[in-house]
Amino acid sequence: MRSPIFVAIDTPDLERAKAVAARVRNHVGGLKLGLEFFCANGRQGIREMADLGLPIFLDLKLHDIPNTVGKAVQALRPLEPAVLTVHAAGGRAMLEDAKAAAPTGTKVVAVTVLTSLDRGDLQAAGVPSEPHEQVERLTALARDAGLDGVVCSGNEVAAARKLWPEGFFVVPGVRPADAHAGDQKRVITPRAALDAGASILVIGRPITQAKDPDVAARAIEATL
Ligand SMILES: O=c1ccn([C@@H]2O[C@H](COP(=O)(O)O)[C@@H](O)[C@H]2O)c(=O)[nH]1
Repeated sequence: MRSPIFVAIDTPDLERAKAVAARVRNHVGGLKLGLEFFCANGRQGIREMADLGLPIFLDLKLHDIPNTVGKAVQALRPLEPAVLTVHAAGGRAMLEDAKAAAPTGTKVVAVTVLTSLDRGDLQAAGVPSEPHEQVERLTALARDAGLDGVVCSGNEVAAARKLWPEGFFVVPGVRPADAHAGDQKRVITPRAALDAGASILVIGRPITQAKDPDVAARAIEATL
């Protein structure tokens, strides 16, 4: 069975991205490429990474008016990513237009509450809810808009899956027991995230910043 780990390759440097991906390719299930990589390397960069033969998770977290997001997803269609992200806070019409514009084989998933945010951050942004309440609210919205799943932290994934048993659940903010959380505020270990109902795990720095990314990926895989 393919590994549930998607390694987040967060670098603007195409050659470094390829080198890290080549090192870890036998111990991960896919490559997650985000804004940092896309802004520097565009669609051609994504194609070159796809040539490595692993599924591509395009984490652009699109968030705009429905027409703009729909057109952006249309422009991404030729890349046929395995997974594509949008922000649930963009609203139902935006989510519906994103899904309608995506290739049939692409899972369109909605980011609920970023794993770098806690209750205080939500309050400061005018959302008077606990993260888990907001995740549940936005999970129901994504489900009702016809998306494939959501992105949430491992602390909320069990509750989100209860609302949407057949949904696809992406969990970032994943840290092995001894790893540094950095800017992530809602973190969980890889094993606990899977036990709670994650479909896939997004893991970046604990692998990519390790002295040997391949050894780090293997060590995480061994805990699953
Ligand atoms: O809520 C979210 C949504 C996306 N991410 C992305 O996942 C990786 C995490 O990287 P680490 O180095 O393992 O912290 C990164 O690319 C984020 O953009 C997230 O962290 N939280």
